Order: sequence, then C-alpha cells, then structure tokens
Amino acid sequence: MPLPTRASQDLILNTQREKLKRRHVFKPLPPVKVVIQSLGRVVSSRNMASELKEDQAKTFPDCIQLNDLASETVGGKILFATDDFFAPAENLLKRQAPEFKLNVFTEYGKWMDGWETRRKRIPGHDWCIIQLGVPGVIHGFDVDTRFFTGNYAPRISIQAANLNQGEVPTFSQRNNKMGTAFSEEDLEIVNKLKSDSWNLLLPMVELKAGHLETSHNVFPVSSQQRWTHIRLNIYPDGGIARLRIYGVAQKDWSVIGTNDLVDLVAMVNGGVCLGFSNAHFEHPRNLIGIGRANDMGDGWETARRLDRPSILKTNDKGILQVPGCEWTIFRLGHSGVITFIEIDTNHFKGNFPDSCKIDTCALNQQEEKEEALQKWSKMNEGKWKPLLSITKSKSSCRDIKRISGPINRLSRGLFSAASSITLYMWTVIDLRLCISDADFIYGTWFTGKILYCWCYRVHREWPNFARQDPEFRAPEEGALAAQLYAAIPL
Ligand SMILES: NC(=O)NC(NC(N)=O)C(=O)[O-]
Repeated sequence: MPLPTRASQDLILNTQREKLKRRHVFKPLPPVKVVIQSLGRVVSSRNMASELKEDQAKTFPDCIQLNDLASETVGGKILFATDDFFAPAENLLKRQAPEFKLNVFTEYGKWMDGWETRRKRIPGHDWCIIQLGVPGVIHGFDVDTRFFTGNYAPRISIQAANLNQGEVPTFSQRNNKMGTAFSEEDLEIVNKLKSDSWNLLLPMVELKAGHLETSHNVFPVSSQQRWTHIRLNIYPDGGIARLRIYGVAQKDWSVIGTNDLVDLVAMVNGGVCLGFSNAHFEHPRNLIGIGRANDMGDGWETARRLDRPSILKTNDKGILQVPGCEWTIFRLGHSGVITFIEIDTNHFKGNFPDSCKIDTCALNQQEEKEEALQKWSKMNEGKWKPLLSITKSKSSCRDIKRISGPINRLSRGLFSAASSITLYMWTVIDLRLCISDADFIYGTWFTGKILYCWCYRVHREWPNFARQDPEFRAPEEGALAAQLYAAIPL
C-alpha cells in the first residue's frame, strides 16, 4: 500500500475530526487506593480519540481517556534503549501525534517519527526503559505504530516496576542517539535494575501495522498497583511511533499538611476526567495537566455547536442566552475544602467560552458508577451543588476566584463519600475553553478518605511555585485554613 502524502493525510484527519463523537462518558474506574509513596509530577496528553473515526473510537477501551503518565510533557523519560539506529526512543513520548515526511532521509536511513531499531543481526531482541513522569496505576497502553508499515515491531511485551529514587542508578545523558546502539557502560548501569524480571503487565502480543485504521494498538491492563518505570520489549526489532501509558496518578497524601494549599484535581495529584459532552478539538483532561497551556492545543476545545441561535441575545448581565452547554466531569485526587478556583483561557482569544459554571457533588463509588452508567444525566437532580454560579469568561486570561459561603464547609458526611464535579460552559457561540492553570485550594486533608471534587491545574513544583508567583494572591493563608478546618465537624 503506498504511503499517503501529507496533504492526503490531512484530508483524512479532517474528515475524521468532522465525524468525531459528540459525547463521551466512560465506564467508572475501579477504586483508586491512596498509596503512600513519593510525590510524582504531572500529566497531560493529546486527544487520541480526535484522530479516530467515530465508530473506531467507540471500539477502543475507556482507558484511552485517562491521563498519559509517560508523556514528555509531564516528565516521562527514556533511560535506556538497546538500539536507536533509525530513530531515537525519545520519540515514543512526544506529545504530538506522529508525522510522516515524504522523501526525508537521515544519514542512517528514512526519517521516521518514532523509535526504530536496526534490522537485528545478533541474538536477542530490542527493549527500552521508560521512567514515568507521574507514577501511578496503569489502566492501559496505546502502542501506536503510525507510519511504520514495512518496518513496525511485530510483537511487544511490557514490564513494570515500582522503584524508590535510591534504587535507580544514574544513566549517562542520552543526547542524540540516532545511529547508535547501547554501550558497555550503559549496559552495566541498566543491568542494576534487573528489568528482565520486572512484573509482566502485558505478555507478548502482536501489533498491527501503522496504517491509519490499524495503528492504534490498545491494550487495557488491570493491575491496581503503583508503577514508576516501564520496560518496553519489542520482538525482535522494528519501529513504534508512540507509546501512551494511560492511568491515574498516585500521590503520597501523608506528606500534605492540613494548612497546605493543593490543587485537588491536578492530574499529578490523582485527578481524573470521568466524562465529557464534547472533545472535538482537544480533550478536557488537558485542563488538569501541568502548568499553563503551551498553546491552544493544550486546553479543552469543543466544536462550535450547530444549535446556536442564528441571532444571538444576551440577558441583562451580558450572558449569552443559548440552549444547552458543554460539560466535563472530574474526580478529585482527594477530599478538601475548595477555596480558590482558577479559570485560565490562555491562548483562546477568538474562541474563549462566553461563561462557565461549576457544580460539585458528593458520591460514593457505587453512586459514581450509577451516575456514569446513566451518562451523568441526573446531574441536576438534587445532589449537585453550585460551587461557581454562571460567570462570564474573559479572552486569554487567568482568572482566580475565591470561593466563599457554605459550600466550603463540607460536612463530615461528604468526607465519608466520594464526590465529583461538573464544569459547565455556558456558551454556544463558541465552545472552546482552555482552563489550564492552578486551582488554588486551601486544603484540609483527611488522609485515607477520598472525596472526589474539583479544581484545576497544578503548577510545576507546587506549592512553592505558586507562592513565589507574583500574580498569585492567597489572602490570609494560614488563618483561612485554620478557620475552615475548625468549621468542619470531626
Ligand atoms: N524504508 C525504510 O523504512 N527502511 C528501514 N527503515 C528506515 N527508517 O530507513 C527498514 O527497513 O527498517
């Protein structure tokens, strides 16, 4: 089959985007245990679903909706690869979807956007070691062979380990590894990890070639443990464009003090998207990634709704009067008292949402499951309480809101349950929103109890970064936390 040209690929992609599903709610996740481990970093990932045909996306398991724990954007790293002859293993972790460049060759061969080893002429098989950017529970893999057609790796297996920092030896800088294989020195270092005996998360499976319809090789896994490192084995050699490792972060909540300000929904803290109405351009999980968005592709961006009125009207508060809205639901990584929300429409200038609102809800696991099975259609039936009433959004702007009033004083009852939050975007003229930065939560923590609630992105180095950030104003920090803490009956 001839390789498609760039122009024809764009055409196919655009056609597929047009057909993208409008609403997605995925099956409830299994309970996430809070494991006492060291703090990881953060996650965001691209919307793989947006590359797929509607019916194709439907056939993929829900794990592809979770956070990519290995993306370079959250600190995922290649520590070692047996061979990087045609293309270095670092490409596996790139955020962007793979590209194909017709007639582009390097001094080693055809330029390929992925990890591609040479045709092996010695015993054994190729493998590499990946350090996750965010340690967590892995729910599945997408092994994307895109554009590797006559040269894809025919079989893989995946092993995993949960390592303390002290157990990981220092590897030499990989720099540009193209045209090379491992050195004796690298081998000596990697042997210390004894990775060939790590837990087998995915036994040997066959891959399909990197044609558009077959390139996403998705494998759900059911391990409930926390992992920090992955060994990807390819048999015997070949190329893979991207490896997405989908899961939920696990954070050590025992190190969080009752006066600490923490972003409860940040992916790095265990936040996870449970469903959404539309992810036409970008997935809402981007809202809970790390730092401010790099560009519009790093936010949540829906399609313009076709049911928007031909002639728009606003009410006396300037809010557009339109039917319906787009929504997304997040489960928080831990319970807490929400005192700050940050809504950041960074990079969204001609397409920021007219307004948004936020509701919260306390749900136990069973209730969460039921709500998800009913596609969150019961959101307006009593359980959900407003956290932020309908509020006008601004163009490319970081907006921090302090939440006050009874909603903050969560009763103990709430803490014995799980809760979820919905974010409504009341705008129909243009439903693109990038909410991309820290939600400032003055948290009160109840280790061992998980309340799923809401908030936004976390800064790298949280909370120190935020406290040094001149734009950040957290009034009465210590006093506020103590007061709220006192207000919660124990
Ligand atoms: N045309 C190719 O892709 N050839 C080889 N790969 C690269 N990247 O040149 C190969 O067969 O492995």
